[in-house]
Amino acid sequence: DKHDENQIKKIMGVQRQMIVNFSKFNILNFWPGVTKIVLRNRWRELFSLRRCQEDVLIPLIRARKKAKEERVNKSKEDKKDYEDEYVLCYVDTILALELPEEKRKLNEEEMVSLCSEFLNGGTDTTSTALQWIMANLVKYPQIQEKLFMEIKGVVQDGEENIKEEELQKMPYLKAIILEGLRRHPPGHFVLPHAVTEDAVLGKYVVPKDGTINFMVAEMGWNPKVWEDPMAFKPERFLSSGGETFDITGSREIKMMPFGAGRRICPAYGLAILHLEYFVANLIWRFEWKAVDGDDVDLSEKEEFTVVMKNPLQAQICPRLK
Ligand code: HEM
Repeated sequence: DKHDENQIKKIMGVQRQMIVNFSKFNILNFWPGVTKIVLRNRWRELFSLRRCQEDVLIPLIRARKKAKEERVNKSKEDKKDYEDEYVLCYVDTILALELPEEKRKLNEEEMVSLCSEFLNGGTDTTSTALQWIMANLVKYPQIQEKLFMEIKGVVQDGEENIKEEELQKMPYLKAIILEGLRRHPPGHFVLPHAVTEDAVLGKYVVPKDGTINFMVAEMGWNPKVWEDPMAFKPERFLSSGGETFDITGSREIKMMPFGAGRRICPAYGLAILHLEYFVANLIWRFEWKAVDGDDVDLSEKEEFTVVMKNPLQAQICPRLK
């Protein structure tokens, strides 16, 4: 559905509040019985924000449900199938979902949680990764120049937008995206996982229902695996045999910015494509330079993802005549 600017701003507003307060609210999870007493105000704040989120998202979910019912009725009346003219969206898929064990549909509150997860999981991660990558291209102009020359070799002069097929002919671009995700993974941990029964891992027993997580950033910075790990060197991903790096970790795990195994990010392919598309077009259209006398500061700050403490500032000059 096409939402108006005002509605989009409202969605952004509530989602942004959830993101910036993520760590503050996450603490409430550790010992809810105790935090409900000692951090009462924080719980109140969380519930109030959650109500705002429901006020914004539930009407949109209901509107989609109504549209579907109207379509079904119309197609019965007209004896015509309108499904082909219809673009399926995420909300349609969760409206149709039925929990197999409980044999019931999702309620509106559960749908709000899923929409919120999907919106944050699909936007904040990619935009954070994009900012880190662009910051490195501003900090290291020789890498930016090498990428521009690669793009110039593939794209016709004067062509405004780089096409998806053209991205596949740019190995250095791919290497830059992978190096960005290794050096600055948006999430320094994956989502919390739990074991369903006692499990032995190395010398340790992980008890049933125990929460476990993985040090994603540390893995990508391991000096036993990566040479000069804190340096930004896309060349490390340019293999001589032309074999692409396996980001899913199905052969070996050298880094896991999208997690690994059954719960790997379902959108890792889309995310990499988005990053390739944005970076290639931003560099093709503009030259990016540091603001006079300013060295790009790569200090980190933890929000929902690990973002630039001092957001990237750059001068951009159009390249296309
Ligand atoms: C650079 C961009 C992205 C990064 C670094 C990233 C990273 C991750 C990570 C680390 C996880 C957790 C994996 C685990 O728990 O083992 C995850 C899960 C998830 N991601 Fe992404 N993600 C990105 C983009 C996206 C996009 C574009 C979408 C949706 C359009 C998305 C949707 C999801 C969803 C729904 C989950 C939860 C899957 C589950 O619980 O099984 N992500 N992502």
